Amino acid sequence: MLRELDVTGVRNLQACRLSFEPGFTVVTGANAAGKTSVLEAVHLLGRGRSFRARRLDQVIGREQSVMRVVGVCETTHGSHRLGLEYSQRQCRVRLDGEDVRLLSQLAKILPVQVINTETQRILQDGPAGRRLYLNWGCFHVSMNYHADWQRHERALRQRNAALRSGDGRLARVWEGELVTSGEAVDEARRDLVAGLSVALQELLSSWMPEVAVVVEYRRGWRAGSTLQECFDDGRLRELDAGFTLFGPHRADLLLKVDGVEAQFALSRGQQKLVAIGLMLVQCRQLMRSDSASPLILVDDLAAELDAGRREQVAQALKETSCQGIMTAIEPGDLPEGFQNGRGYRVEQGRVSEMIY
Ligand SMILES: Nc1ncnc2c1ncn2[C@@H]1O[C@H](COP(=O)(O)OP(=O)(O)OP(=O)(O)O)[C@@H](O)[C@H]1O
Repeated sequence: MLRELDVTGVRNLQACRLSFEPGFTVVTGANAAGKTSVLEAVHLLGRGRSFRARRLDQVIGREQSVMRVVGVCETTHGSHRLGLEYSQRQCRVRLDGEDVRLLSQLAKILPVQVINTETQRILQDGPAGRRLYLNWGCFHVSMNYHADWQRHERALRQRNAALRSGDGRLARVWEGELVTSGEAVDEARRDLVAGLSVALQELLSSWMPEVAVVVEYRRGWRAGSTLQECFDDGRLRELDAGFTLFGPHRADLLLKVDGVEAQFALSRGQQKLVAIGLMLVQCRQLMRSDSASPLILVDDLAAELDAGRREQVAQALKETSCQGIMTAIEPGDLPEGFQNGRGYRVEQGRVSEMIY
């Protein structure tokens, strides 16, 4: 869990130190006070990037020369100090006093998941976001996943370069590596999806019994054929295209209602529920796997959800037993069960502790 957070130079926030307990901490404040910026600071620490800006130079406070987020996390292996510093267009990541090259080292210690007004884009945008979702879950629950995925990415880059230059013989050299790493990635994803689809259907049927959402995993190559068979049959087409047409980099996770994709079959509120459901069942899966305990950042839960659904989601959030941070404009806007306790109030970038 995240125990402490020091924030300097993030958007409009004044330098502050926050401390967290298990369970949910609430952050309230008027529009533009800086609530989302607090969540963003936590996200920077866990993922090395913002969830609402592409580049860190959009997140560093105007007129600030340094942006720094430092956190203390407790894991089953002890306490860790994580840090991210951005200055003069350079980003430096630290773990327990040492520079680290790979953001995945932070992500292992502080898995962060976001629920906000963009969450339903996982249904509406292309498959890349859904693959990220699969990758996030597999990264945390499956030991070798990250290494297999990286192996696949490397071999894919090399094979694509060979295909682009029209060298079929060189393309073939990379296929063995693509097949072994690709099949390993697929196996981990299949296990993950098998675990989460039943849980998702159960959760969604309690939130919206009027519709039945079905999860369909597509692995990225023809059903009934091996990946090698797809390469053998399709190499000429791939040489034409100049890139690899088969493999886990083409996978997708479809959510359907009566055979129609959820984004076309459901209302916006229903889509939001499906997307939140996806996040929550994955967090539960991580909690059960004992590999990591996710921190859930919930921004503006009220948007597009009626009061009844909001309460159901809030209840499910509590039941995950995950640590989380939830924003609201006023404490009275918070769902039941979130209104009592310690939290923070943000006013024009100034963060102060509050008892609600
Ligand atoms: N790089 C930046 N430097 C300084 N201030 C910034 C920067 N980027 C955005 N801001 C300002 O930071 C403030 C805080 O924005 P934030 O989105 O965190 O507010 P919020 O409390 O979540 O608001 P809302 O309830 O409207 O979503 C806004 O006034 C915004 O204009």
